[in-house]
Amino acid sequence: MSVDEPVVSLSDLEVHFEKSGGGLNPFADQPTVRAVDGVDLDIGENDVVAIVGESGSGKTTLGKTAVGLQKPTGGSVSFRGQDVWAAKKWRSNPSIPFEEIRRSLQIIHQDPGAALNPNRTVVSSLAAPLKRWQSDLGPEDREARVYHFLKRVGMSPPEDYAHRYPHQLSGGEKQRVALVRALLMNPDLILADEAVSALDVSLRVEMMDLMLDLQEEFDTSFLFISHDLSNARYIAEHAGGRLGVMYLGELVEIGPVEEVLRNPQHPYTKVLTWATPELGVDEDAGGPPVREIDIPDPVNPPAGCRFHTRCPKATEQCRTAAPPVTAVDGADGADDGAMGDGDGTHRVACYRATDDEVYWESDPLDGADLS
Ligand SMILES: Nc1ncnc2c1ncn2[C@@H]1O[C@H](COP(=O)(O)OP(=O)(O)OP(=O)(O)O)[C@@H](O)[C@H]1O
Repeated sequence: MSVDEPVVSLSDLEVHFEKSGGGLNPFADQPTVRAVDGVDLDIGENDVVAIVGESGSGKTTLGKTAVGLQKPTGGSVSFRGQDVWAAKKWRSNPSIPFEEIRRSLQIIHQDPGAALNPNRTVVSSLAAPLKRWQSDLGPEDREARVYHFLKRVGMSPPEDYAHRYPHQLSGGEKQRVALVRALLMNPDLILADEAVSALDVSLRVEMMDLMLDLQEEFDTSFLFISHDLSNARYIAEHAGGRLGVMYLGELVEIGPVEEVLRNPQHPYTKVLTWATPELGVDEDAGGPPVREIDIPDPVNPPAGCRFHTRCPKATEQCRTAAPPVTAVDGADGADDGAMGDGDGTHRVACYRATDDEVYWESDPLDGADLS
């Protein structure tokens, strides 16, 4: 293990699911859902990465795999250089034990209610993991710590909340309790999966501001996942972080948030910015900049570039071969880095960012226009 290792590193990550219920024939091949394919992503110390993409693009699967809750079917996920799943193997003698990795990687869900035991009070729910992970703390110290954190997330006075059951809390309060539960573990990375999507619009910014304050205060990294570009942008912009765009299981563009939004390169990123009115890019637009509205089935994703069936700039080349990862504004586009390297480079997987003659000289697909 080296101190320079990213907190979490995903390398050529693949998560495929066998889809159950393949009809009445037990001998028929089960269809495979390619939820995540070939994703590289490094998350460093104090790093904030926001991932955006349509429903079904694989964001949750990617996030869960990054925090060790989902086993990949290919590629690897490592925590500070230690392969997470190798650490779980019996007698593997890892440099970091699996339990330690799991403690360091915490999650808050869209529905915090589901993650809280309905039969336990707030203080009992929050003290239980502390008892496990910090066995040196006595009951009074545990309670004091829980109260301290409740106060810190604005649940004050904490005595008023500590003995309530989840059904006696509002959605925003439950989400604060979930945040406390994650923070009590002193995590290195928190996965916030659609963590503000279910809240009233008026509460979202308040919750995101709280997460940003706590991220800074506790030196925790955040992987923030949302289908909503305005939320992803808010978090990444305020934390000086990166914005990554997923499409059908692949990371198609990533970079410092202001660069990706000022100069989006992937036609799919442009669709997302078009659909986000406050980015002010839709003045002259009629419909969305796609040839096809429907998203293909992740069981059978398109060959070549997966976006080619909808892309207004696609040519025969896009249908044939997947585009290379290219650094945007690189000296000559040449770049050895992987898509989500922690070096902060703006990268994209699209022929339009290259000078590949085969793309520029091949025929546009029906309805596409290269200009
Ligand atoms: N356990 C599972 N078994 C089978 N298929 C799954 C499983 N989990 C996810 N999938 C499928 O994998 C694909 C990606 O799902 P995922 O939930 O990661 O996407 P998402 O971008 O987070 O979307 P959403 O915001 O709707 O949750 C979807 O087609 C989904 O149906």
